[in-house]
Amino acid sequence: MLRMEKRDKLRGTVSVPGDKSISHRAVMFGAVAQGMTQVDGFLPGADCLSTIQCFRQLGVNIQRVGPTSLHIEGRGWDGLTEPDTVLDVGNSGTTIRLMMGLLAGRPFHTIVTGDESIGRRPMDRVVQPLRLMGATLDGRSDASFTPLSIRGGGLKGISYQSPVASAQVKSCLLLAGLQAEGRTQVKEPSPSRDHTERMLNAFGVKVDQSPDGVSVEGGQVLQARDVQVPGDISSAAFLMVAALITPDSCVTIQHVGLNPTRTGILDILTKMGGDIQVAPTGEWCGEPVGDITVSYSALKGVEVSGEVIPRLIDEIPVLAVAATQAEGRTVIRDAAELKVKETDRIAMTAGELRKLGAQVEETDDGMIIEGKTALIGDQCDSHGDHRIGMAMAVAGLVAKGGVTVERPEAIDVSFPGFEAVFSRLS
Ligand SMILES: O=C(O)C1=C[C@@H](OP(=O)(O)O)[C@@H](O)[C@H](O)C1
Ligand SMILES: C=C(OP(=O)(O)O)C(=O)O
Repeated sequence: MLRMEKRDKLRGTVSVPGDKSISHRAVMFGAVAQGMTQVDGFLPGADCLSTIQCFRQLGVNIQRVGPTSLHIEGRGWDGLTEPDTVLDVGNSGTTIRLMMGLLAGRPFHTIVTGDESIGRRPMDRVVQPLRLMGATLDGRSDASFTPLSIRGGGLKGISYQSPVASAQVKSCLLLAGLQAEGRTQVKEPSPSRDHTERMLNAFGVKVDQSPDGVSVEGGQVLQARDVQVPGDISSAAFLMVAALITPDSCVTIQHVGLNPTRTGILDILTKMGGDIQVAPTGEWCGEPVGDITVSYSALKGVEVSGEVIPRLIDEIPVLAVAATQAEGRTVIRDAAELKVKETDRIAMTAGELRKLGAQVEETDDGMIIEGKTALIGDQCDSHGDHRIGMAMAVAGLVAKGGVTVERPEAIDVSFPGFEAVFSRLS
């Protein structure tokens, strides 16, 4: 159980663990690059550890040389070897979908599976386009769900209009495309996070952007390079909302990734009236980085919809917590993707917040939240979803009597040390 007591203030300067999306990509790109990649600031969360384990099973030597540092001996595209056991991605959607793109180009057989949550998440969104490129895939419900088997090789480039704005789909196809004959192009309804494009560039790969989408020419080789991973803005979001809703708070979060495809949460919290100062400090491996200072603010309800949704998709559970403390109505739309994350995050966020007395209505593609509500502490459940567990813990900071979170171990998926960071704020 995790206990979060009501606090009268949160003050101090902290940092958050490395960005999860960038940490996954550093391992995968390092694995297929030529030469040695050193990664610093790596997120040692359960999801990224699953990625390391899968690539070790594919024959890659990955050494943990410090708590957040890795050495990866790149093997080039042709150096990956057929694994002799099933690859287990645990809880990580990013691991399975990006790795499928890499494996689609490899002329061997792999079986990939994950935990119960992964077993419910749609894989047809990558399986269908990979089949169009020529990969052979099979699995439950015509390979819509894990366990999946893949036999790759002999790919041809395609031009693909993705029905969803998903960096996992886009990245999967670009990684397959680099091993395909000709050009592979992906267009999406609105821009998703572009860490793959930026890191491929940093590894010497040419990625083209045009109004028709993002594309790569097959046959390009990745050159190893060192990667410094910025703090994860999705983890920082829990601290930002905590500081905004807890009276008398002022919290600075250092070295946070500020990639514009991820900063929707800064835009929306500012629109809600939040006092948020951003001080850019540099660029790490093509990713802008800076310090974020957040002070307690009187928030107001807003509408959240359209192109900002993919730019804050993982922050919506904690944004809903902020909305319970904002005056007026917050409407979140266009976020049906939340239903196919680790849990149905619309149902889980609404259900858990209602336990604390919040007024939250679920809709088909989001939520309607009426504020401001005085929350009353209770026992909440992470439902095995890290972001739900952390969002409810943040709600505990303002709930009378605090909040107890059941199944808090899920938090280790993306934010090991979550509780310790909060105890450092006085
Ligand atoms: O590419 C990535 O690293 C991620 C993309 C997003 O998923 P989708 O691509 O399914 O939107 C996000 O929710 C996930 O936490 C990480
Ligand atoms: C959805 C998430 O991750 P993934 O898709 O990698 O499981 C997340 O971290 O919120």
